[in-house]
Amino acid sequence: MRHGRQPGPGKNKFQTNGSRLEGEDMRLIPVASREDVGKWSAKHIVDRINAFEPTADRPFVLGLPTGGTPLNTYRQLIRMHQAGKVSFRHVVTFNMDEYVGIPADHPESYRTFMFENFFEHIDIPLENINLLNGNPDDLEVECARYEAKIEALGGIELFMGGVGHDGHIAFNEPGSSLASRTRPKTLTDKTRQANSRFFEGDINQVPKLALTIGVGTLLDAREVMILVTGSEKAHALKAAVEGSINHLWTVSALQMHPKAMIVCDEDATMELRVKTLKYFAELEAENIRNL
Ligand SMILES: N[C@@H]1[C@@H](O)[C@H](O)[C@@H](COP(=O)(O)O)O[C@@H]1O
Repeated sequence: MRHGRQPGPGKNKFQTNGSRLEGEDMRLIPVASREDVGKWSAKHIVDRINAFEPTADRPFVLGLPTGGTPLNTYRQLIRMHQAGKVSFRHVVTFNMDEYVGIPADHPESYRTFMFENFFEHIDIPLENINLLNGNPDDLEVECARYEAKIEALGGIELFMGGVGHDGHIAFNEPGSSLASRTRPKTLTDKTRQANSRFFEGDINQVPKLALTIGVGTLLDAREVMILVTGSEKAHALKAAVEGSINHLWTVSALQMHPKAMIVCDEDATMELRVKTLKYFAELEAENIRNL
């Protein structure tokens, strides 16, 4: 893993955070509802940005997802911005993925989603927003450009993501290499079916191809926070936390990351063993209470 900016020599990376030490491997944060997942994750992002004290020369680099799951987080971030608790002036964003072949201004392009649900409501400068171009002359060149830009900015500080029913992160469908980088990817029928709800319920309107960051790109981020909500994601959460690292459930690659975090609601925990849930819930008791 290529981690750009590490804590300096002598700097203790273990800071107490509520009831546990930070930097301690995978964290599972089980909160009650989708709304709480939104609140918890937004507060975490705001705390990280503010602690980083970003400047124009040293921006905070944030990775972002689309989908229904992060909507509550975006609403909370907008609210916190409006309340003066955070500025995005020195934040640079990179989105995870984009459909290939639909116009950039299509109502269901991930670009449109991000502007409508987040960017238009905060103070982020346009030039700080990075999105994959789903209509480039050359798909491979576009993917290489994206990777190079992330690298040039010193890597991603915090990458937020969601997860598909089958455990895919970004568009890293089952069978994706866990070392993969940004690349074009053929979408499975299952994913197209799930996403057809945004395309008048018609799978034929859902693109067959997307550009996506790779699992390796995600693992390079200095911190990863994945949001999981709803009983339909319960098997994906089980695979992420209790399963073996496996390319069929790409979310399980989080187990290799030194600082990964999963924030989930109660419905998503239904397939976890009671023992597993209890273990993580006890570690996070104070953090959850403080919501
Ligand atoms: N590429 C996106 C993923 O990044 C997202 O995590 C997933 C789940 O979306 P939702 O949050 O709507 O369930 O859908 C798509 O496949």
